[in-house]
Amino acid sequence: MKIGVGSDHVGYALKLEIIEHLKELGHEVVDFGHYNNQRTDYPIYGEKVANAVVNKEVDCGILICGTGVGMSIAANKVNGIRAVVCSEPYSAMLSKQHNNTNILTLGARVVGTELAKMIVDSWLGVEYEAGRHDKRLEMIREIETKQK
Ligand SMILES: O=C(CO)[C@H](O)[C@H](O)COP(=O)(O)O
Repeated sequence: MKIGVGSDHVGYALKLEIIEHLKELGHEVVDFGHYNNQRTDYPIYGEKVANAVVNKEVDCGILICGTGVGMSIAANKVNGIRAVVCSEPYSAMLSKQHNNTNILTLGARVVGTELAKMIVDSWLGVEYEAGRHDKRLEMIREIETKQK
């Protein structure tokens, strides 16, 4: 898969570990920044990766800030994005199977490197199940179309 990644200053170090892990698994990685640990603002990278996902420049995205919360809020503002913040693998897995999430966000102040890798593996390791979930995703798309 081609995976877009992004972080702010807090998520930078964990992002490097996750990039290495993704490459070891054979994925292609596009890093949308931040490229150092100088203080910056997470919405910049949340928007960049979210746009890359909806424009199909990448297959999916992984975003890392301090808690993963800000990144998920920012990414979810882009129509077509279903971003989930996870701190354990079960929700990551179900978020793909039931909600077809296209961005995973992680909190570098919440999870350690090994747990983060497990969460990533759970998320990437399953497919959307479709079926009864399609109707619900269509309802979410309808909410988006009602927004100005
Ligand atoms: O987790 C985050 C957003 O959800 C940010 O990483 C966090 O708010 C950055 O904080 P600071 O500027 O104090 O390092």
